[in-house]
This record gives sequence, structure tokens and C-alpha cells, in this order.
Amino acid sequence: MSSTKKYRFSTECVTIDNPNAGKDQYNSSSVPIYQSATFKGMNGEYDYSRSGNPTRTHLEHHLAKISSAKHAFAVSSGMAALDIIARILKPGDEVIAGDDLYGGTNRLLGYLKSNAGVIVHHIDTCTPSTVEQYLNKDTTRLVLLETPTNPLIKICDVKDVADRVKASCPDAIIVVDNTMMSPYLQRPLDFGADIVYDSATKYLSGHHDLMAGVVVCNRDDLAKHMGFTINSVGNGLSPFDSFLLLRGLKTLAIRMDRQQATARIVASFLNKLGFVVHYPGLSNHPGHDTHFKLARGAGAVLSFETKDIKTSERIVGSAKLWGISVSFGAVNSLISMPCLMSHASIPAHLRAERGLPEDLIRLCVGIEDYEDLIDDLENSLVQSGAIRTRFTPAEENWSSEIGSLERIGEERAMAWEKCSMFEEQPTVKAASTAETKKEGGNIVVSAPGKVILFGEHAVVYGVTAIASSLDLRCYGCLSPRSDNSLSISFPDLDTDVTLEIEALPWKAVKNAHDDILDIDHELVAALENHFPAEKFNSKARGAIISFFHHYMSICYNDRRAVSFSARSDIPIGAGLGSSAAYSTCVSTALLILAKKVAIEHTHNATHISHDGRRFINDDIAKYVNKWSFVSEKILHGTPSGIDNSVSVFGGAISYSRVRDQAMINLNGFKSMKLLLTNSNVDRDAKKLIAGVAKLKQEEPEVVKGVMDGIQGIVDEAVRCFNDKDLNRNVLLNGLSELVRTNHGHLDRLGVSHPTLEIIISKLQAYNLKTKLTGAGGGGCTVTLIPDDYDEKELGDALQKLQQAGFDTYLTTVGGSGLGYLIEEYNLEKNTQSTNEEESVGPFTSVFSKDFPTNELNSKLRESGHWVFV
Ligand SMILES: Nc1ncnc2c1ncn2[C@@H]1O[C@H](COP(=O)(O)OP(=O)(O)OP(=O)(O)O)[C@@H](O)[C@H]1O
Ligand SMILES: C[C@@](O)(CCO)CC(=O)[O-]
Repeated sequence: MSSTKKYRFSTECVTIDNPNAGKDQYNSSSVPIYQSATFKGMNGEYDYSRSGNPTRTHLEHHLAKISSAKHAFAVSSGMAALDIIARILKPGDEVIAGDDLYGGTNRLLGYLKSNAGVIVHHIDTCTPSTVEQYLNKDTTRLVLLETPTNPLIKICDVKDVADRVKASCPDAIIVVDNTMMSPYLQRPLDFGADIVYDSATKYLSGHHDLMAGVVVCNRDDLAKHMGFTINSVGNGLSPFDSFLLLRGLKTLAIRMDRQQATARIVASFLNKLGFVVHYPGLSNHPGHDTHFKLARGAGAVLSFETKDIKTSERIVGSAKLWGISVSFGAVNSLISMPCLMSHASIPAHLRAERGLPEDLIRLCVGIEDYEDLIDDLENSLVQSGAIRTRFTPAEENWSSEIGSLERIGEERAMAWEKCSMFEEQPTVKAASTAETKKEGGNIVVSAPGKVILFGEHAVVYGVTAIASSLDLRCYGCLSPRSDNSLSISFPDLDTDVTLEIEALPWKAVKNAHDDILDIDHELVAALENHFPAEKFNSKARGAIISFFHHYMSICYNDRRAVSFSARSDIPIGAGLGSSAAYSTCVSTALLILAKKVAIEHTHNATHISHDGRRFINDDIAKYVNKWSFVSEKILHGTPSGIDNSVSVFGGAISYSRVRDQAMINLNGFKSMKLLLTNSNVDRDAKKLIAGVAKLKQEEPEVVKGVMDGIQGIVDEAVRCFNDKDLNRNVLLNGLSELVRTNHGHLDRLGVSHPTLEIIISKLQAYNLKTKLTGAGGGGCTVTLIPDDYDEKELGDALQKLQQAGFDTYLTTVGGSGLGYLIEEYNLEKNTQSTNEEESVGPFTSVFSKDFPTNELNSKLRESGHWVFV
């Protein structure tokens, strides 16, 4: 067989030449399966499929071509391939093989040692000088190499070893198991190997639907010997499996590209968590440079150590997406413990001698979405106790010792963000090519507040929380100006600011393009100087700084003169997520202004319900949410991301910041009737969150107990919401009990307030269970009202609260998230006004202080219709 390389690898893979040109009577595009044991006639090319079969010939021809090899053979498994090669050996021959070998290879060599008189040395073949010590000019016949090794991912310099072997034992043959790399990534024949074999069950076929082995070589003498053996023992690959393998090979490059890109992300993720990770794609891998001398990629198998077998067992056992299975190279990702699985046939004492850690976990990365793989892995690590989400203030270092791996939420988020350098930046486009925002018009947006039913504060430390959007909303309006100024107006906070665009501290901007998508601390510091605390009330100051931070980061390259106004019917600073709703409005309006997102204009969008028509697409929502979270960081310091996520996506969810997108819809929560009672005690959420962080530092055990307690409550609540058979009254009574217990935990964190306790006891008198909600320290309480609760009793309770000076809101929850007003006004008149007054149009009065907040929604509806996430 000969091969001429005409194209690049992926093209070669997909173009299968017919070695018997002109012999297919129908010119089939796909190679047919010649499922025939025998072939008629006396002098034909084929007579018996053991000796040769046309489908197998096609395959072997193709394998030789993509491996740039002279000869290729396809046999019934990877081990069959090694068996064919090993039959070159005679009694007395010596074999040098690695000490980190696949268990099956180890078993076959062991058999030859005890039954065929072959001497086998298992040594560290990754150290060429060690190999040299075992070379014996007269008897060394075969040097078996594997690189990277499996599962310790050690790297062997094939060229260096081959040179040394050939120098002193010219008759010895160098055999390389290339299964981990495939011919796409590594071609050991180019580096001095005589024979290369692959278990084609892995990457070559790629789907774990067949067993096959492939042998390639350039030497005619070796090919003749192996061809003879295959015919003699009859382990040539069957026609059907040859067909499947040929089919799999077409996508080898594309699969491998995706798999190794994801493997790199997974390896970085584990590495940044502090695990000992074995992956040659990491620059800290000792064999990194050697590997890349030989190979053009790092592959998609990696392993890592946890230092505890039980922990490893739990990680493997908790994985859902990562399938527990031996083998690798398929499109599905796998997780295994080699010592218990693929390498269990190596006796424990030998595994120990060869330095194979019993706790080692091997990950074989497939083609799933990398975010799902990371999510699943992270969940397994958390569930197994290998990592814990532990938040501490930024200045505290995070421990790097493994065993009791304890990782910090914030640091882990940072680690993840660094990993995301491998991920594509979000591409946010218009939902369709429909008419998009006319330049120069108003941008009117809105976003809901939220109520947390369980898990506030604890959610910052990785505990799950349950929250829902409210019917109360913040509204934002961004309008063009005709001068060179920016103005912001916060009527709810009695604050207006107007300044020239160039007066802003532009030089401080570090993140001049939005790809960085995180808080620009230098810019925040510069803005804090620009808007000194003495001159602004603290609430307005935070909102101003957050607005200008976003304007300067998002619109850096397109600094347009605009006016921005915000109005809200959410009580501000009352624990109902007014800051997240404000942050969502600011982020959305500026992203639309800078054309980073576009929402299509249409006359006939009908919003049915949150779970009904999702008119603003998910990409836009996720992108806005990231910016909204950054604004929340400016306002809250170290938020968990729950408030902005609820505000953007709406609905009722359980949320965990372990990955800040870990949101699960809880439909049962939506129909709940809640009473919100505002204590009207002002408080500062940022300080309260910082206070819990301080307590955690001072009394870690107490706080840990509280966190565990709250997690237990949330787990139970989620179970109840998901239990469709649970009687509604039982559910509500159970949840009410959990509400009471959750408040007890929050009190222990020091975030309650005497006035909140008064509200709670007033409602307790009516047998209604109440807790603080949000950051606490004042603000609102939330009470779950059972469906069958007596109307009159409830009326009495509300009256008592109002008499005591508290504001009450009876509300249902779970409505729409981020909304965008499609202005009929603009569409109809096709307004392109440059006149400020004219373009602000009907909104000037709506966003003024005199306009009642509870009429905002209905008034805005007169100007157009809303579309929602
Ligand atoms: N309508 C608004 N106009 C301007 N700024 C606003 C508006 N609503 C909220 N903000 C900003 O959000 C801040 C309120 O955040 P804070 O965290 O104190 O309360 P909250 O978000 O209502 O409560 P929690 O975070 O506990 O749910 C305000 O101080 C202000 O900076
Ligand atoms: C106190 C807190 O848990 C909720 C604030 O609404 C903070 C957060 O999660 O960002």
C-alpha cells in the first residue's frame, strides 16, 4: 500500500479513496459492507474474509493514507494489535516496556513472560537514560513505548529513546502505542518508531460502538510478518466493524479538536482549584515541552489526584454527565478510577511500586458543551466534599493544601473566569433580522425586584437559595441629547447629575472593551473621587458610580450624549432587590445604546407569561445578566448574583452561585401568596453582607453550623416543591415551618433587627410564619399565606401592621424578568429626532418625581408594548 499526502489532515480523513478504482459497479459514495465470508472464483483478489475483505481493504488503505504510512492493518481490538506485534518475539527475547501501562497491555506481557519465555522489563521509559541501562545488544528485541502514558500522563521522548535504542541495538524494534493521541496529533513513525498501533475502539472510531485495533508501519519485513499472523490467527477486522471504523475516521479531526479544547478548560479548572492535575496541555506539566516536540495537541485525557480514595470514589459516584466507564476516546465524556477499573488487573503492590496513586481519577473528555461538563464536575466535587464553596473577603488567601480542600467562592469564581479565556465571548445578536431600534430614539426598559424565600446570605457562601421575581419593578429610560453632556436623574433619590462627557475620568478606564466584563476597580476608585461622599447621598452615589462605570466601559468607543432616568416602585433598600432591578435597567439600556445587543422591534409581540413566550432571547439575557452582576458588585461588594439573575430572568428559582448560572425553575413557588411587610428601617446591604463575612472570620464554626442548617432547609424546600404528590396544605404548612427556622439562622448571623422581630411576633399572633428577606438589618419581612387562610384574620393582621407604621404588600410572585418597551410612538412616526425634548417624548413626565410610581407601568403601556425575557 502506498500513500501520497495531498491534503491537510481533516480533508484526508473525509476523502476516502477507492483502492480498487473502477471496481464498484454502482459508484457508491460510501464504502459498501462486503458482509461475505467467501468470494467465488479461483483467481480473484479475495477468496476468504479472514485473509482479506474489500471493506477492510478500503479501511486499511485509508488508515495508511491518514497515517502517512506504507502499511496498515485493521484487527479486532487494540489488544489484538499488540498480540500481532508481539508474535514477532521469540523465547529469550527481551522486551522493555513502561511502568505506567494500560492494564490489558500489562496482562498480555505478563502472559508472554510466564508462558513464552520472553523477558519483560517494566521501567520508566519516560527517562531515556533508564531505558539505555536495560538495553542488551543481543537480546533486546522490542521496546514498547506509550506517550502520554495512561493514566499518569507521563511523556516519553520517543525520538530520544529511539535514537539510543537504534545506536546500541539496531535489531530492536520500537513500538509505540499511539491510542491517546491518534495519527491526527502524533506520528511516532516520523520520530524513529518502527511500528505504531492504536486501539481504534478509542478516538479513531470515536463512538464506543465497536472494538478495533490498527497497526501501521513503513518496514516491509515487519508488515509481511504481521500480515502473515493476521491471516493465520484470523483476527482481521470484520466487514461491518471496518465500515463503522471508516465512518468514524471521517470525523476524527473535528472530534479531536473539540475534545481537546474542552479538556484544556477542564484541566485548567481543576488546576486552578489546586488539584494535582496530569495533562500535558498545562504549562506546569513536567513533560509539556517534550510532548509538544512530538505532538500537535495535548489530547483529551487527563487525570487528577484528590489524595483520598473515598473522596475520589464519591466524586466518581456523584458524576451524572461524566459516565463511569473504562476506555476513552468516545464522543461522551467518561470518568473513572483507573486502580479500580482499567488498571485493576495490575496487582495493588505493583501499582504502588509503579507510583500509580489509588485515588487517581481519570477524565476522558467528550464533545458535550464544556459548561455542562464543568457544572457536573463541580457539582461532584462539591457533593463529594472535595471542595466547599467558602467565601472569605478578598484579602484572605486561599489555602492550597489538598485533602481538606476548601475553596473560596470568590476565588473559585475568579479561577473560573480565568478559565473562560478559552471560552468564546458571548455573541449577542438581534433575535432576527426584523426591524431593530431606530437610532436616536428612547430606550425604555424595566426589571423586577425579588423576594428571597430561603437562603439569603448563605447563598453568598455557596448554599442554594430560593427566590422569585416580584410584580414591583424598576424602570429606566435612556434618551439622546443634542449637546456633549450626560445627565442622570434619580427622582426616587432626589438626585440629578449633569456633566460633560469628557469631564469623566476616562484615563482610568482599564476595560476599554466589554470582553473583560468585570468590575474595573481603578475606574470605580476614580469615580469615587469624582463623586465624593460629602457631596452625594450614599444611595445616589452608588447608583451614579455604577451608571458611569458601565457607561465608560460599555460605550468607551462610542461616547454618545444621553440622559438616563430611573424610577422604581420597589421600595429602595428594603431587601426586595431594588439595586438588582436598577442594575439590570442600566446594563440593558447601555448595551442597547452601544449596539452590543439588539432587540427586534415588532408591532405584534404578545407576552403570554414568563414561561410562555420568551421574546428576548437567552443569549441577550445572559449577557445583560453578567453586566448586571458587575453593577451589583459595585453596589453590594460581594453579592452572590441571585438578585440580578432573578431580575433578568424572572420566575421562581432555586439558585446556587457554585456556578452563577445554576438556576432551576420552581413552578410550585409561583402560585404562593406572600405578604411583604416593610419595617421602613433603613439599612445598608453592603455593610450587612460584609458583617456576615466578618462573623465568619471570627466565629467560623458558628457560621458553618448556620450555613449547613440553611442548606438543609433549602434542600427540604426544593424537595417539597418538586414533589407533585404532596398535598398543597401539607406543602404550605411545611414551608411555613421552614420559614420560621430559616429566620432563626439569620438572626444568629446578626442580620435581624428589633423592628423585624416585632413584625414577626405580631404575625405569629395570627399563626403566620415570617422571616426577614434580603440582606435584613431592617427592610422587609416575608410571610407565607396559606391558601385557605381566613380573609378576615388576614385583614386584621394587615391592619395591625399598618397601625404600627409598617407598609404591607400582598403579592404573588414569579412574573416576567427584564422587559423592553417597543415604542409605538417611535415606530409610527419613525422618529429620528435630534431635539432632546421631542425625542424624550411622552417619557419626560413619566420619569419625573411627581408621577406616581404605582402608575408607571400602565402609563408606559400607553406608549407601546413590552417584550420580556
Ligand atoms: N430607583 C432607583 N434610582 C436610583 N438608584 C436606585 C434605584 N433603586 C435602587 N437603586 C440603587 O440600589 C441601591 C439599593 O440597594 P440595596 O442593596 O441597599 O437595597 P435593595 O437592593 O433594595 O435590597 P436587597 O439588596 O437586600 O434586596 C440604592 O442605594 C441605589 O444605589
Ligand atoms: C444578602 C444577599 O444574600 C441577598 C441580598 O438580596 C446578598 C446576595 O446574595 O447577593
